[in-house]
Amino acid sequence: MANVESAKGVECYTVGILTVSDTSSKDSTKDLSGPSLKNILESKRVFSVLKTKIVPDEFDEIQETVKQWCDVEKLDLIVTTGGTGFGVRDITPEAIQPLLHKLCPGITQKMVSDSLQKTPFAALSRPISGIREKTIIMTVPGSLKGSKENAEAVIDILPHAIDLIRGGTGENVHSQLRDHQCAGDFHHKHDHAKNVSTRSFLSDPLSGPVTQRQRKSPYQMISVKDALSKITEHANTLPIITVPVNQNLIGAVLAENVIAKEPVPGYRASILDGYAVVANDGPGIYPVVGVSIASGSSESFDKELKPGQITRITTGGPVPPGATAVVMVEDTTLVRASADGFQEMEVQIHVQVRDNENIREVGSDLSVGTVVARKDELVTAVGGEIGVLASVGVKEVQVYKRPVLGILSTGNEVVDHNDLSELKYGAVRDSNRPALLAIAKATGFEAKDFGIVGDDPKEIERTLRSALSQVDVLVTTGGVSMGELDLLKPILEQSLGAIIHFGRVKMKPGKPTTFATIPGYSPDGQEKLIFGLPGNPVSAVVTFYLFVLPTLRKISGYENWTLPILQAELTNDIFLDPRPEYHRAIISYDREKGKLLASSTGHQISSRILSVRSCNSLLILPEKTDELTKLSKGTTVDAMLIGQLH
Ligand SMILES: Nc1nc2c(c(=O)[nH]1)N[C@H]1C(S)=C(S)[C@@H](COP(=O)(O)OP(=O)(O)OC[C@H]3O[C@@H](n4cnc5c(N)ncnc54)[C@H](O)[C@@H]3O)O[C@H]1N2
Ligand code: MOO
Ligand SMILES: [Mg+2]
Repeated sequence: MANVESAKGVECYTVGILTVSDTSSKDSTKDLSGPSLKNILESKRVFSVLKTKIVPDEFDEIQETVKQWCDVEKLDLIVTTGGTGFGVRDITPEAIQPLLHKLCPGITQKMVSDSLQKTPFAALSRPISGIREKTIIMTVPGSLKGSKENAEAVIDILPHAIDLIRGGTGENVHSQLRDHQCAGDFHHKHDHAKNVSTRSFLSDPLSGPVTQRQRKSPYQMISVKDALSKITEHANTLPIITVPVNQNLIGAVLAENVIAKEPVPGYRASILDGYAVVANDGPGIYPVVGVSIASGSSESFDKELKPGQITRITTGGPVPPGATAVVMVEDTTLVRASADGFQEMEVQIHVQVRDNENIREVGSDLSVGTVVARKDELVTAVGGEIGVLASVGVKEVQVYKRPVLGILSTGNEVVDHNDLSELKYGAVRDSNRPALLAIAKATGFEAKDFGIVGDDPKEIERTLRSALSQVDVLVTTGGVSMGELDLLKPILEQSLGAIIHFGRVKMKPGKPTTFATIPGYSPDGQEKLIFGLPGNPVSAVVTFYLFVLPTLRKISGYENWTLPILQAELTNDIFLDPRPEYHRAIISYDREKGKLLASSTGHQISSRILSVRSCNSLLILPEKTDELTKLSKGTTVDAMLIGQLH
């Protein structure tokens, strides 16, 4: 952003003040700490408050604002007020923490220790402070007194800190602060892009000192349940489109009730091959006065049949007016043929038929106006829905758009599985992409293959941007854990402006699974959903079933978008892991026992893709506790069905 000048015509540090409060977000007059902080900061004259905003205690809203102010507005300082306490809704530090690239524990400590000297209740505030790119972010309490004390505790050191972040020595700031004014020669840069970064992790990850990497993941480890509910919040049904009725409908969900436009049958049709008769005539010898063949032409059968006459008819042939039943050919004999031997002239009927016998009346299978398919119903191949729609003259239907999925592998060591050259030392064949493309196909979703990208930030960013412009959901594998070349999360956040909703999940395998969205990325305003799955082959497959597939089903409009969970009895002991485990197993129905049995696929390390082979279920095992360290053979466990039952 452009440099800002103070009232005295001197460049100042730009500030945003974000009030986080459910109450103030509904009534801004309730916000006392926001305006007070503005006064405190601006009284120092080196600060210029350019942005103020009030948001409710909502994770995403806090993050979106802070990211906008850091990444787009490029403010020097953001002070949030509120949401730092122990209340149920207090989540400001949790929302801010994942956005920080560096922590500033000294600033936090100074705020807390100054406040503690005034009241022991300061211990009930949980402030956090840190740096995102070149913006300092600090969170102060929501109370007027607390926010003031915290801000005043650090206000004098902030300009110095900002100066250092910009690569300066801090000398200028020291002298300015001594005089408490913005001197005419005081000049520092605000433009992030123009400044020399002390260590730009993204511009050159290899040269950045590994010594400065984060040694603890900044991402809170959340439960699978919480992860799924965060996904659910963003997995919205895709737009409604109109499509023709054909086999491409398989897997689509209808967005409208479909009404039969035509009756089935559309005419009185014979059920058998034989003779249309007047039932009252009874058995006897009758002249054959016409022929009705299922031909789609109305030539022969529009002539009314009179008592004492019969018409030859085929299955599906239109029953002539006047005829009240059909006698099957097996219950008749030929009495007289034409002279040339080609026509039946007289036939003997041997049986008595009832009125309407062997006739399908108009609309008797399906009448006009019947709802033949329901809104939100899944069109399957096995269910015959497409046949039903076709039979009643429905040519187009409204469905929810089917998602397009993108699949991308990452990693310098990863090579295409079809690469003919001998595998180099340290290289690994890409098994994730072929496996995930196959699962997408088997589960009925279109997937685009975006190949393999190396651990190069620019390349990753370029590939992600290109992929995101073509898909609704993007799945990457690799690069989401703690290694210095695990770049996906910072690239998503810093370069693509994504919001990371979770970056670690308490599960095995799949701990570093990441879910992010980019609001307003596509022209239609639809959020892009991004899953950064772990690189380990088993982790990638398991997390695809657990998180990606349900998401694809949900945004396609499936009513039952979660995968079915059955119960099965263990055929072997299983030792539990400290994380809840999704154990690969084969479940099969035992006719004698009348129940499903589950047998483990063996050693479950997340690199061993063989543990996925022929597996049709994921056993949902609880985490290990002091009391429960293993599940014994014979225990009944929940099993998520991911394949066919054997
Ligand atoms: N210090 C820590 N290290 C690790 C942690 C941790 O919490 N702290 N988590 C571990 C867990 S759990 C997993 S899972 C992995 C996930 O790692 P990444 O997602 O960062 O993936 P990479 O490091 O890129 O690769 C991991 C592993 O998988 C192989 N790989 C990657 N892509 C493919 C592919 N397309 N096909 C086949 N194999 C692939 C790669 O060569 C590595 O061996 O992190 C642990 N580390
Ligand atoms: O989550 Mo990792 O998949 O345990 O190996
Ligand atoms: Mg890694």
